[in-house]
Amino acid sequence: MKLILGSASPRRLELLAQLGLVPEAVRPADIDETPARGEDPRAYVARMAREKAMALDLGADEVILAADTTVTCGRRILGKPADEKEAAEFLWLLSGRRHHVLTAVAVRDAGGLRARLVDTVVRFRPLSNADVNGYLASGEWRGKAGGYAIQGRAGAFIPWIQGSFTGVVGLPLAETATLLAAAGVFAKEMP
Ligand SMILES: Cc1cn([C@H]2C[C@H](O)[C@@H](COP(=O)(O)OP(=O)(O)OP(=O)(O)O)O2)c(=O)[nH]c1=O
Repeated sequence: MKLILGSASPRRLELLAQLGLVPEAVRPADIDETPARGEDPRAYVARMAREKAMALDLGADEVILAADTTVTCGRRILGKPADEKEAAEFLWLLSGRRHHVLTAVAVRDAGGLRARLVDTVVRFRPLSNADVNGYLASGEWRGKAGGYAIQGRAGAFIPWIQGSFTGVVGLPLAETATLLAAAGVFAKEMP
């Protein structure tokens, strides 16, 4: 089966490579990522991954992998910050407390769609003005749910997680490998 990555995220491509998987093609889906009013965060992230997987055309021998990552703090959904001001607001909100990072993965083939939701709890230590200003200046907040990337400098803010590190980065590898194997996608054997 041919693996198609339905995501523009370079992190997801790298995480797949970690499993020894190289997609035949990358076809990001362009969908409306606005949460519905009052939408439950878990329902929202599952819907996003499903819609990304369903938005693409699918050949008979193709398997599409799509995912969505969202940060939730209380009932608030923190998507990708629109600008530096919003990134600062997110970082202060996360400072000194725990939040959840939800990643939904959807795998679709001619037989239908299978999906999993992975919930990881992340704790930020209390941040200082210097932490927040330095992080904003790094630009690493851009394009990241919640305005940070655990795999970069923000690793210094995170003394503890419970769940899936790869899920926080954007693709929970254990669950993804299981879903892909069920669809007949396996890493090629090394020569
Ligand atoms: C919390 C967190 C998020 N992220 C990234 C992963 C995702 O790329 C991004 C969340 O945005 P998504 O909407 O999940 O994905 P995307 O827009 O990058 O790509 P596509 O919709 O085409 O699949 O945040 C990190 O890289 N590290 C982190 O610690």
